[in-house]
Amino acid sequence: MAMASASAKGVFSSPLPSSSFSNPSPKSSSLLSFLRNTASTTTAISFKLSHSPSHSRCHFFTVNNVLKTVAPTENSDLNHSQDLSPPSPNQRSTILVSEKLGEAGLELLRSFGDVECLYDLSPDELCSKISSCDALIVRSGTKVTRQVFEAAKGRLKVVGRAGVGIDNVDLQAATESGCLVVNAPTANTVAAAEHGIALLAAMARNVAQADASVKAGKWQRSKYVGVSLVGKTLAVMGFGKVGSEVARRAKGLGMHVIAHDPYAPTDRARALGVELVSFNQAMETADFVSLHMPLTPTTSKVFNDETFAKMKKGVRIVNVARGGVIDEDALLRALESGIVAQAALDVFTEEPPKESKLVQHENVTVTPHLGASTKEAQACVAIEIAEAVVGALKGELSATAVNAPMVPPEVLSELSPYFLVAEKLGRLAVQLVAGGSGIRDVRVIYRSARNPDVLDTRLLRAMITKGIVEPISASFVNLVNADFTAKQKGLRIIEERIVADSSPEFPVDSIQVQISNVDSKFKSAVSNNGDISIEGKVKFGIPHLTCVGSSAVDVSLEGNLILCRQVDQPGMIGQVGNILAENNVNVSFMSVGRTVRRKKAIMAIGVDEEPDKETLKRIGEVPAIEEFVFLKL
Ligand SMILES: NC(=O)C1=CN([C@@H]2O[C@H](COP(=O)(O)OP(=O)(O)OC[C@H]3O[C@@H](n4cnc5c(N)ncnc54)[C@H](O)[C@@H]3O)[C@@H](O)[C@H]2O)C=CC1
Ligand SMILES: O=C(O)C(=O)COP(=O)(O)O
Repeated sequence: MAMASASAKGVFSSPLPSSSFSNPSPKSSSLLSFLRNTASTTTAISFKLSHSPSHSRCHFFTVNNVLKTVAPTENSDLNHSQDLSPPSPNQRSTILVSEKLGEAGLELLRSFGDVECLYDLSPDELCSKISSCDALIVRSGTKVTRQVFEAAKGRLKVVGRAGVGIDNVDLQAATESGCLVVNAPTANTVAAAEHGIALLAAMARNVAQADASVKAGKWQRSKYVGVSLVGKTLAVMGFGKVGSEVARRAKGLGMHVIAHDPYAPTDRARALGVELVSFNQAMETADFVSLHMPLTPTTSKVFNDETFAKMKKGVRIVNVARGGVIDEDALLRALESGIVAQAALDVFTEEPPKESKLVQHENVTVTPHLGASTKEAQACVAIEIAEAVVGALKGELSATAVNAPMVPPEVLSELSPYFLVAEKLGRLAVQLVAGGSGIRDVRVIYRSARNPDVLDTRLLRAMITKGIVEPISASFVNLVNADFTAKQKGLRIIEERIVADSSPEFPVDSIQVQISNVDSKFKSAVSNNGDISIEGKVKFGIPHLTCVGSSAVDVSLEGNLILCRQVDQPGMIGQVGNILAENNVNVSFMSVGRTVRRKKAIMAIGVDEEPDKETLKRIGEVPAIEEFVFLKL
C-alpha cells in the first residue's frame, strides 16, 4: 500500500517508515516538559517520580483536563466534571483542614494554597463548606461520606487522610466522583505500635485501675496483682506495618509471638521470628491478642461471640486498630463470662463512645484514640499528607493514593508517551460512530515486541476510556474513575496483546481501537471485520494516526482532522488544500494512503482551526471526494 505525506506548506516529504520511532522514553527529569510539549491544548498529563523511601510504596498519575469544564450529568450526582488543571499563580487552591494537623504540614500547605482550619464541623457544615474546596484534610474524626462528595459538586480534587485508616472516607463515592484519596501510611506506624505495647503492659499490670485507686486515696496492693508477659503467647492479628512493629517489640519483652494475616509475606514473619498461623490457631493458643487489621467489610465484627468462644479462658485483648473489628456487645459478654480477663481499647465503634458499659467495665483500660498521637508522629504525618495533597493538586503522582491503581514509576515513565495517543484514538473512534448507535463493545489491540504478560495497560485503558467517554457525555474521566465510568456507561473494553516484530526497546509498537456493532459515519473507517478500526503510534514523541479502517495513513494527531475517501487522481491535495486556504484554515499535516492505484485513496488532513460548515460543504462537493468526516482531537 503506497503512502505519501506532505507538510503544511504542501511540500512532499518522504513517508515516515512505520517502524521509525524516536525514543519515546524521555529521562524522568525532562518528562514533565516532554508531556507538556506533546500534549494538546486540552490535555496535559503530569507526574512526579519520587524515590524517597517513605514514598516507595507505589506511584500514580492524575490527568489534568485543562480547558474542559462541562455541566454535571443528570445520571449521577457524583459524576461531575472537574477542571483538574494546576491552579494558575493567582488562582490558589482552597484547602480545608477539618482536624488538628501539625504546624509543619500547615506551613507547607499555606505555601501552596489558601488553608482554612475548621475543626468540629457538623456533617451539614462540612457539606455546605466543601463545594468551595479543592482539597480536604482529615484525621479519623471526620466522616467523608457520599453526601460530602455530592455536596462538593465536582470541585473536590483530593481528600488527604492524615493517618493510615481510611474507613472514615467513602472510597467508592470518591472514586465515582474522580476524587483522589491519599493517606499517610508510614508516619505513625511506630507511634501506634508503641501505644499497643503501652496498653499491653498497662493492662497486664493494672496500671490505669491502680492509678485511679491510689488517686482515690486507696492502697490496694493485692487487688492489683498483675500477670507477666514473658513466655506468654501473643497473637498479632494483622501482620502489616503496625503489627510487625508490635511483634518486634513483644519479642523483645520475651513473648512468644504468632501472627495471623492472610496476605502477609512469610519471609517478613520469618525475618522477625514470628510464626504465621491460621485464625483459629491464633484464637486457640493466644494468652494475649493484639489487633492490627484495617476495618473493612470482611473484618467488621470479626471478633464476635463465636470468636470469643474459641479463645483460651482468661485471654487478654488489645485493640489499637479500629473499634468496628470487635462486636462490642460480644466483648462485654465475654468479659462478664470470664473468657476475656481484660481488654485495652484505644478505638471504638462510635467515637467518642456514649454511655458504654464496655468503657466503664473495671477490667477494661481505655484511651481516646491516641495510637498516632505522639509529637513526632504528628509532625511526620502532617508533612507526609501535606506533600501528598499539594502534589495531587499540582497534578503530580501521588505515592500514597488509595483509590487508583498502583503503577511502578519505571512502568509509568515508559508508558507516558503513549497516554496521549491512547486518548486521541478513543476520541477519534467515538466520533466515527454514526449518531445514535450506542457503543458497547470496544476492543483494544496493543502490538508490542515484549512479552504480552508484562505489559501493564491499565493507564492506557484509562486514557482510551477518557477519549471515548468525554466527547459524548458530561462525565469527567481520570485514572481514579476510568474503569468505574466505563462500567457505568455499559462499555465493555476488551484488551488484546499481540507480539509484534518490532524493537523490544519500546513498550508499545501500536495501539488499535476497534468499536464493534455500530454504524460508522465514515465507511472507510470500517475494517474488513465490520468494526470501526483506527490505529496509532508514537513517532518522534508525537502521537500519529497510522491506520483508518484497512487503509494506512500517517498523520500527526494534533489540532483537528479531516478524513476523506477519494478517487486516487492527481491534484486532490491541491484542491482540498486550496479550499481550506481560502477560508484561512491552516493545514498542519497531510497524508494520502492508496488502497487501489488510480481508484481509491484515503486522505488525512490535520488542520489547526475548525473549518466552518460552508468550507466543509465545499470539500464534500469536490467531485472526486466520495465521503469525508471532520474530527475534533
Ligand atoms: N489507633 C490508632 O491511632 C491507629 C490505628 N491504626 C489502625 O491500624 C491498622 C493497621 O495499620 P498498618 O499496620 O499501618 O496497616 P497495614 O496495611 O500495613 O497492615 C494491615 C494488615 O492487616 C492485614 N489484614 C487485612 N485483612 C485481614 C484479616 N481479615 N485478618 C488479618 N489480617 C488482615 C493486611 O494484610 C495487612 O498486612 C490501620 O488500618 C488503622 O485502622 C493505625 C495507626 C494508628
Ligand atoms: O492513622 C490511623 O489509622 C489512626 O487511627 C490515627 O487516627 P488519628 O489521625 O489520630 O485520628
